[in-house]
Amino acid sequence: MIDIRGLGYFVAQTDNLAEWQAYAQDVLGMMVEPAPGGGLYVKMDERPFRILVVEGPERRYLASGWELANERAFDAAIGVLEQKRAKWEPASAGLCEQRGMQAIAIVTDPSGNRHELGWGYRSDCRPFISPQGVPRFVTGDMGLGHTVLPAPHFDETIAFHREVLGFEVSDIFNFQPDPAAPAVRIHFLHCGNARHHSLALAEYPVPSGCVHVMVEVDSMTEVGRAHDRRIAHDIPLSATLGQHLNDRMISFYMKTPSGFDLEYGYGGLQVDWSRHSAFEFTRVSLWGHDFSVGQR
Ligand SMILES: Cc1ccc(O)c(O)c1CC[C@@H]1C(=O)CC[C@]2(C)C(=O)CC[C@@H]12
Ligand SMILES: [Fe+2]
Repeated sequence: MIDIRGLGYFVAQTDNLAEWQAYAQDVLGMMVEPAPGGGLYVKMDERPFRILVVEGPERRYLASGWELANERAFDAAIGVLEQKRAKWEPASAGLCEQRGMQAIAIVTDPSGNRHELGWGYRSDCRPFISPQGVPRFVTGDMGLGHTVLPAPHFDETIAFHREVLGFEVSDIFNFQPDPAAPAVRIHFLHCGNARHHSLALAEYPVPSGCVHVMVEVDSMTEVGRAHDRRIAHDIPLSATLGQHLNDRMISFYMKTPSGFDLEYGYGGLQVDWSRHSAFEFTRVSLWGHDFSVGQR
């Protein structure tokens, strides 16, 4: 079984790096620096980056970077990919250099999402000093947050993530916006850390390649302050402030310059998986989270 530690980084693409730079610094409260080999490093903790923004024709999400513990775990992962006959490709030296990893195996899931499995992140451990005074993002061994990816080929994609990549289901939501239409499934998945979910798969296509990415701060004040900056910089709101039922996260959703949403949250559950029972929840949120604002 592949033993993923957490979401190490993700890669977004844009035709306007300056816009992402301003968004990262002024709205998210993160640091930026040019990336080796082109693009932008967006820094939210001691690591050189957690978000890599690269230049390209369309605004979209490109890849999720999943962290493996060490070279032994990486070699074992390759073994699993081979044994399960999953197509994989080693990343070039240039790509590893830009991602700051020792080695990366690239896989594509049955819905076309790109995943980079890597080990040995490179870090100078410079402190995170937010340009907006955000004290800290909740990262560390829980990874940078979570990503929600489109999975129109749902059954195959869930099977791939469970059987090949080693994720397990935290809980399940059957989303039925239209009572006349069949529900779309959203499954929330965890890996080798306490974060309630590092990945969720949603049974519908998304042109930008991602439903949303979530980053977490360690106080409610910081969610409110981020929301003030969103307003000040005219960033469209995708869902109002609310609290999720399953992971108890208090968050709001807004657009990123790459066309997918970003969830800015506080207070997500940390789960002891040996005591958890997966369940089906029947409401998006305990309160708030009006997604209809994003449709307007
Ligand atoms: C339901 C839920 C639990 C925990 C989360 O971190 C979380 O992001 C969600 C919401 C999932 C989902 C979404 O992101 C896209 C818009 C969706 C489909 C809705 O309109 C309701 C549920 C939403
Ligand atoms: Fe989320």
